[in-house]
Amino acid sequence: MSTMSTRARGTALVRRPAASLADGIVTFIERQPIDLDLANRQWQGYVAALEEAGWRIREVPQDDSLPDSVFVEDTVVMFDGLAVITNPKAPARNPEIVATEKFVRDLGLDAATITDPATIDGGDVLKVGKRVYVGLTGSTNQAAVDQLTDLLAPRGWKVIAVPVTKALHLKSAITALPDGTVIGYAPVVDDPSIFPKFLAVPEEPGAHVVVLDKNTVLMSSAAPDSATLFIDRGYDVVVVDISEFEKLEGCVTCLSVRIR
Ligand SMILES: CN(C)C(=N)NCCC[C@H](N)C(=O)O
Repeated sequence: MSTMSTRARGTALVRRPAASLADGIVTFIERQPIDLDLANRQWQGYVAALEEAGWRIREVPQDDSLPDSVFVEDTVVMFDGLAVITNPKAPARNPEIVATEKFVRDLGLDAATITDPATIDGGDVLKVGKRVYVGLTGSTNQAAVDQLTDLLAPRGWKVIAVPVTKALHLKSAITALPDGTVIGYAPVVDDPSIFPKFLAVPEEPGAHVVVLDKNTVLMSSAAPDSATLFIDRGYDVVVVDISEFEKLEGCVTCLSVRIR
């Protein structure tokens, strides 16, 4: 179980589900009906879990015309104080960045943008220490890796391209524990040897964790065996049910952007 926190860990950007959520994109799985009321309750449970762990919540304004906008992670990636606004390839998703960019600039953050011909979704970016793994996927291309390298190398980050052919996004296949161990569901990881420390998890949703603090991760209730694995490694685990978002190929990371 998680421990309550009284100190703000940072700010978490979230975006309330659109009324059109059920029209969100599906690529690797079959479309299933979405229960919007349940999705809204699950989203509130997710936000409550972040708040309970000490995160201050800020909401990018909801937009019912953007079905996938709840997956706010895809629109911006934070590198210390720098907000990099992405450039989603999917025409239905690209307009999501407009409100995110305004929001982060209004918060007073420094912002940079990824521009054509580069395309990138935040779900393809995994930071581990000062390493930035960028998935080459159906959404993110080499031009985006090059633009990120130009932006980030002078700031001390090392950008590493990672082939991803079996999953929607890099972070559909892997994320990382607080100690930097990359966790992944082996059947959808192209090449685990890229990562200095790799731990295979027994369930696909078990590959997705949000680091709440150095001892605690947030993950889906759909991966109980992976949760046990993390608990055995000494972590506190907070679980949330996000089934309606998983039906749209979302995961726990996609639903927020953490500004530490
Ligand atoms: C790490 N992941 C998976 C994400 N950051 N984004 C999920 C986006 C899902 C959306 N229906 C789509 O297909 O774009």
